[in-house]
Amino acid sequence: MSVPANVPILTSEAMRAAEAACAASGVSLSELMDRAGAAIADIAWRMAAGSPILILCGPGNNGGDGYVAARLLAERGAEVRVAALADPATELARAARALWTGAVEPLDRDLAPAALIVDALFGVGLSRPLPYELIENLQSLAGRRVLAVDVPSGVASDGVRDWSPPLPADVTVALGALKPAHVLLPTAPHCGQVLLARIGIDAGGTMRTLPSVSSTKPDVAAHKFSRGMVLVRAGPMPGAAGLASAAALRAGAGYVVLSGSDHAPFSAIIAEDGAGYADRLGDARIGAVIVGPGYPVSDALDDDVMAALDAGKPLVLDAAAIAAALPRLHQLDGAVPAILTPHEGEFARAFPGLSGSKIDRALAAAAFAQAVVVYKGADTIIAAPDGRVVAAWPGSPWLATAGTGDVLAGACGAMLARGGDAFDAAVAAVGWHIARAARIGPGLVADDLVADDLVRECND
Ligand SMILES: NC(=O)C1=CN([C@@H]2O[C@H](COP(=O)(O)OP(=O)(O)OC[C@H]3O[C@@H](n4cnc5c(N)ncnc54)[C@H](O)[C@@H]3O)[C@@H](O)[C@H]2O)[C@@H](O)CC1
Ligand SMILES: Nc1ncnc2c1ncn2[C@@H]1O[C@H](COP(=O)(O)OP(=O)(O)O)[C@@H](O)[C@H]1O
Ligand SMILES: [K+]
Repeated sequence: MSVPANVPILTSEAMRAAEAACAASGVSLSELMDRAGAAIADIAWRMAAGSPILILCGPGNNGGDGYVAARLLAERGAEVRVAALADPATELARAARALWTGAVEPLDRDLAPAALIVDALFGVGLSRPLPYELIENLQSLAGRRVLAVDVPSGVASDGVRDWSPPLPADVTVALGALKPAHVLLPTAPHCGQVLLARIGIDAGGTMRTLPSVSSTKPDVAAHKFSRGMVLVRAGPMPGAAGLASAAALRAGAGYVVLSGSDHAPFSAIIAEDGAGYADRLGDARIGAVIVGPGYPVSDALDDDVMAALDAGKPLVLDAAAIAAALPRLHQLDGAVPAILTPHEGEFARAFPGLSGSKIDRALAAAAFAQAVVVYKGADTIIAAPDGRVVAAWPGSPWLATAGTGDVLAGACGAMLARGGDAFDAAVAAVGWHIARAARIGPGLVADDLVADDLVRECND
C-alpha cells in the first residue's frame, strides 16, 4: 500500500470545479477522458505483461475511461475483453464506447474472468451502495489482479461513507488528483498502490499527501538556542514527558528543559523542579512548550495549560491538555500558535458532534480551535485553520504501541521551536516520526524512536 508523496487530494466537488476550469481553459472533457484512458492502458499493459485483460465498464464517465483504455490496449495488441453493466449514460461515455469495435459482454454471473481485471464501473459519481447482485457478480471475479480506475468501485470517493468495494484493487490509478478515500480508513487499504495520472488538471494545493522527509542540516552558524529551545511540562506520569523531551532533542531542538520531573532520559536534558515552571514560561529563549504527555485531567493540568496559554508561547498540546485548552484557545482566535495532537478518543472528547470525513472533522476542529490539528491514527490528518490539509497515509503500523504519541508531541515541539509556520512544523514532525518508525520496523518500542543507535544508522 502506498500513495505518491506531496500530490493533491480533491473532493468530488472540488474535482468537478477543476474539471470545469479545465474546460473553460480550452481542454475539452473528451480530451481529459482520452488522457485518462491512455494512462490506464499504459498501467494495465504493464500489469498484464501479455496475459488477458477484462475491462468492466459502468454507465458513467468512469466506464468511458474504460472503453478508451480497451481501444488503446487492443491497438497495442493486448488480448482485451470488455463487459458492461449498462449502456453508457453520458455523451462522453457513449462516444468512447462507439470507438470500441470489439464485443461488449454482459456483466452477469456467467462472465469469465481474466488474469487482469480493470474496474471502470464507478468513480467519483457513485451515489449509493452497489446493488447486491452486482456485488455477488464482482465477488465471483475476485482472486485476480485488479486495476481500479480512479477508485475501486463501491468506494465513496469523499471518504464520508465506509462502503467496501467487492473487488479491492492491487493498483488504483487516481485521475487528476487523489481523492479522500485513497488516504482515509477504512477505504485506503482497498486501493492498494495508488498512482496519480495528472491528465492536465490543475488540482491546486490546499490538500496534499505527506511530502518526502528531508533532513535539514543546522545553519553553519547555529548555536543551541538558535536551533530552538523546548520546555516540556511533566505530569504525574513522568515517563511520557521524558519520551517527549528526548524526542524533542532527537528531532533537532538545541536545548530541552523538562519541568517537574527528575526522570530525564538523557543527561543533556535539563530536568528541574516543577516550581520553576512559571519562570521558565517567561524565558524569552523558549520557542515551544509541550503540555499533555502523561498528564491526565486534573486541576493542576488546567493551571499548567492556562499558564502556558497566558505566556503566549507556541504550544504543543497533547492528550487531556487539548480539551483543557480548547475554550481559551478558541477565544484567543489564533493569537497563540498551537499544535494539537489528539488520537481518536481524545479528538471525540475535545470535538464532539462533528460529522463528515476525517478530513472534514479535522478541518472543523482546526477552525474552531484556530490551531493546527494532528488527528492521529493509521490515517493521520494534519489540518490548519486556513484550510490546508496533509494526509499521512499509510504511516507505519509499527507505531501502534504505547508512548509513540509522546514521541510525536516532542518532535512537534522541536519543529515548532525553530520558529515558522505551525502547520509546516506539524507536517515535518509527522514525517520524521513515520520515517523513523519505518527504519526500525518489527519490535519497535517508543524508546527506540529516540535511541542513539538509530541516529547513527540514519546518519550513515
Ligand atoms: N473529473 C475529471 O476531470 C475526469 C473524470 N473522469 C472520469 O469520470 C468519472 C466520474 O464520472 P461520472 O460523474 O459520470 O460518474 P461515474 O462514472 O462514477 O458513475 C456515475 C453513474 O453511475 C450511476 N450510479 C451511481 N451510483 C450507482 C450505484 N450504486 N449503482 C448503480 N449505478 C450507480 C449514476 O446514476 C451515473 O449513471 C471519474 O471517476 C473518472 O473516472 C475521466 O473521464 C477524466 C476526467
Ligand atoms: N496502525 C497505525 N499505523 C500508523 N501509525 C499509527 C498506527 N497506530 C498508531 N499510529 C501512530 O502512533 C501514534 C500513537 O499515539 P497515541 O495513541 O497518542 O499513543 P500514546 O498516547 O501511547 O503515546 C500516533 O502518532 C499515531 O498516528
Ligand atoms: K472504478
